[in-house]
Amino acid sequence: MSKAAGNIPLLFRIVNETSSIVNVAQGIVRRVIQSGELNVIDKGTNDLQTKADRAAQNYIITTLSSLFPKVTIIGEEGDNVSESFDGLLSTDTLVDKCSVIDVTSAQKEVPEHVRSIQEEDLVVWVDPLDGTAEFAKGITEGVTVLVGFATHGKSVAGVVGQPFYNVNGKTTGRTIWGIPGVGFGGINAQLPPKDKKVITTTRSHSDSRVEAVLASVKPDEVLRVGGAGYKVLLLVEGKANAYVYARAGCKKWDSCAPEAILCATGGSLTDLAGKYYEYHKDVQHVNDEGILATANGEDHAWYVKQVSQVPE
Ligand SMILES: Nc1ncnc2c1ncn2[C@@H]1O[C@H](COP(=O)(O)O)[C@@H](O)[C@H]1OP(=O)(O)O
Ligand SMILES: [Mg+2]
Ligand SMILES: [Mg+2]
Ligand SMILES: [Mg+2]
Repeated sequence: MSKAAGNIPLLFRIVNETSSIVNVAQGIVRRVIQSGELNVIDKGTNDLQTKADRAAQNYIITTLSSLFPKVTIIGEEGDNVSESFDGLLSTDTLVDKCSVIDVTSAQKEVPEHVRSIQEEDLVVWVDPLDGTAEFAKGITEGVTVLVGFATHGKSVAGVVGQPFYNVNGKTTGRTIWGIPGVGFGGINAQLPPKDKKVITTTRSHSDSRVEAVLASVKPDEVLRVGGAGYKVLLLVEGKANAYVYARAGCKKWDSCAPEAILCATGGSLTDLAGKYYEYHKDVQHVNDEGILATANGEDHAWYVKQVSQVPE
């Protein structure tokens, strides 16, 4: 390893490599839908998995673990995913490598908790395809590829790919990264307007409690879209003020990467009581206290108070 590479914090290097890996995974996801062969199975009740989920996870974990063999990687689709990605790798669908962290200028300000991270400290939460229920129906805009990084139980970095992101009617995809306390890239972060309360929530996993809690924050407008990653991107871009989901269902791989990106852009993601989720390797996978995320972290306490007033 060169001296320069040796000085670059491990977290920066793994986020950079992951952005390239997520670019390729986005190509895999697009290729599967182009082929028309999704090979959908239901892992439970309304809990779908397609060939794209399997192949993208296999690619992400195989590649990342070969580069960083000491990290712990936990993927949504489990440890025994053998779906081949060979025929799904293409050069025509690769998006530009996302903007990398400018290490030379950022390095002076790297917080100690980031600089001190060792490979064996990292737990990587991989959701190869978030928004599968919609993807299986051909609703693709909200599909994301999520790779979150945690140390000591905290979400410390995230990479999110959006394979069907459109620019001027052309599907280009995009890749976004965020490291709280360091920065973010790949997205134009904006605060939502203050004069209107736009709330985003599930499109496909609602029930009466989800609706009651949603009503408690008195939305002016509700955006019902698929995917935890996509809903958080709506917050980062100022298209929604809060993401409210009062139900178990989302899991650690759904929230780890979005939490880091949201935090890096001034927002906050917690359970409905305002408590941060833990991301250590032995944690329970289900986020059973729901999701409350705000574009502006200063609003968070107000939402916690509102939702706490809804009877169980
Ligand atoms: N009841 C559930 N069963 C399985 N996955 C769920 C459930 N609820 C939420 N999820 C996961 O959380 C994401 C956000 O939820 P929603 O889209 O309903 O807002 C979903 O895209 C899905 O991730 P995935 O698509 O990766 O399986
Ligand atoms: Mg799933
Ligand atoms: Mg998911
Ligand atoms: Mg998934």
